[in-house]
Amino acid sequence: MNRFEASLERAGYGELVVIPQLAIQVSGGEMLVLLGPNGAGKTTALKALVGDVDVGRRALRLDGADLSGTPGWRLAHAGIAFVPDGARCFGTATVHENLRGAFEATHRHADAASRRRLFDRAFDLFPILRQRLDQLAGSMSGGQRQMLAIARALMIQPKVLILDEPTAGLAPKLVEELFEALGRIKTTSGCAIVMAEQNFAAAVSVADHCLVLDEGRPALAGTVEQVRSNEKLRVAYLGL
Ligand SMILES: Nc1ncnc2c1ncn2[C@@H]1O[C@H](COP(=O)(O)OP(=O)(O)OP(=O)(O)O)[C@@H](O)[C@H]1O
Repeated sequence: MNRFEASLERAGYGELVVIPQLAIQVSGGEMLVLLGPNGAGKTTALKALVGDVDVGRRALRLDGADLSGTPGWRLAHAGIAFVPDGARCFGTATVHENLRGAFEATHRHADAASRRRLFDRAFDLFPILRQRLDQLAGSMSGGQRQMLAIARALMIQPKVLILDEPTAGLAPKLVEELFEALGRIKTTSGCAIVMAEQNFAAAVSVADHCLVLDEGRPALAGTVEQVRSNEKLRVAYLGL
């Protein structure tokens, strides 16, 4: 089973330290949701994990292998996929080109059968992508682009999938659909998922562990069940 462990010290922007210290652990088939209000440091923490912001120290271990020295651009090859916020894809390329590009970036020598299998899996999770194969990604709705962004990440067959607020700005029906797909990814691919999210009420349907950030510091950590069943914690940190 995949086991992902990471710790960060002094993550931020130049002189500004947003995250003084943070450690996370998540196993394959599980999801850790990173919660907290606007500006709590969720995005900064995720970007620091994948080498997109300055860090004083970053330690990463995946299945016992030390990836601390691996530069951000090599992490996808090591099995760590990052889906940043904003449903980013190549807007002037079609859905098919977006998926093919992601596949070829990490599987240059893969055979047609494994390519077919990965594409089918993406279409199984997000059937709309099959219907829109020749559509330019930039002309799709925000929700569809978010599905494409996640499908692109899955093309590398990640062991760890890191997502930054994938449901931001989406209608409730789409949020539900996306979380349902993430739940399937979690249980069927054995992938470990780390996701920043503002909406705890929605995230509990699929997350196993939660970590609440408050001004860059871990304020609460535990299983979703522990937090949900403790009224004091729920009200204090999650406003539920
Ligand atoms: N590029 C940047 N340069 C300088 N400061 C930044 C930058 N990006 C974010 N910050 C600051 O870092 C702090 C944490 O922001 P961050 O975006 O990580 O929080 P967040 O919890 O993800 O919030 P949100 O839910 O609004 O995305 C904030 O004070 C923010 O102003």
